Amino acid sequence: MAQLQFRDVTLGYDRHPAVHHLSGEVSEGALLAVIGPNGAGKSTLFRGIVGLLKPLAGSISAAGLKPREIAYLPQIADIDRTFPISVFDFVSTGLWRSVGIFGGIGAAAREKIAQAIAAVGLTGFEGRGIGTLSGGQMQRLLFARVLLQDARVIVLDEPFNAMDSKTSSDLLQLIEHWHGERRTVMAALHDMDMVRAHFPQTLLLAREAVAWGPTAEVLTSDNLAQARRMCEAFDDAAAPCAPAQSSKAA
Ligand SMILES: Nc1ncnc2c1ncn2[C@@H]1O[C@H](COP(=O)(O)OP(=O)(O)OP(=O)(O)O)[C@@H](O)[C@H]1O
Repeated sequence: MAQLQFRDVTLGYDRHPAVHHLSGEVSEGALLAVIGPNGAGKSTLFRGIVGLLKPLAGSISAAGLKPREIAYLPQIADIDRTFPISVFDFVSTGLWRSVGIFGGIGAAAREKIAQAIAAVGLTGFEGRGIGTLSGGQMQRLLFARVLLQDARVIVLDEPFNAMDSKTSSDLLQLIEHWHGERRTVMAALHDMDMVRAHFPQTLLLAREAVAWGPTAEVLTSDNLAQARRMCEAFDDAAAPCAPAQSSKAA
């Protein structure tokens, strides 16, 4: 069954397409790597999936799930780490979906938060401000929040950025655990060895899909070279979609 469906979707900023004419679907329970050169549109696609960006044209549907029911791990660079919030409180925002922003956190919820913090190896850091964490600790923190969200679809934007090998292998185990639970997991990645070893499906993006399918078939040198060429040739200031496409705007 399709968990996510893209129908000729175009996403962009200030009416300039950044990802365009993407069609396809992600099956329920898939473990999908999204790869492509810098600026290929991976983060843009993820922002579209979680509802932070509204399509300029076409549509994305998530089998009836609301965007807030999809767990999202943004790139660390997108997080304001000067915001004065503790590790515990930050992780607890993963429960907003079930308790609401103004819902109280009871003993059971506190226990769940403590378990999520323990699962990523951050026990003892509960009272620390997020601004004091190292990059790898911050990445673990983001995983704890996703863990707590208990979502059917999990979207991870460069989850292994600036991470030592112990931290990446711990967090990779978490991803494999989610996959074992038949959750749908998508991750934007740059490490091709990791993609080959752990991700059965891959979408190679270069503003549009260059290839999408079993990882070994997607990761060919021809496809990767084509993706590089397409990204270099893409005009960031391109006009909005042609009228035929923009008339389908959601
Ligand atoms: N907030 C924004 N406003 C305007 N343009 C943006 C914004 N975010 C991204 N872009 C542009 O959209 C295009 C796609 O960027 P995106 O961040 O989606 O790529 P990416 O594949 O995630 O790249 P990377 O691997 O470098 O993280 C780029 O040309 C980028 O400059």
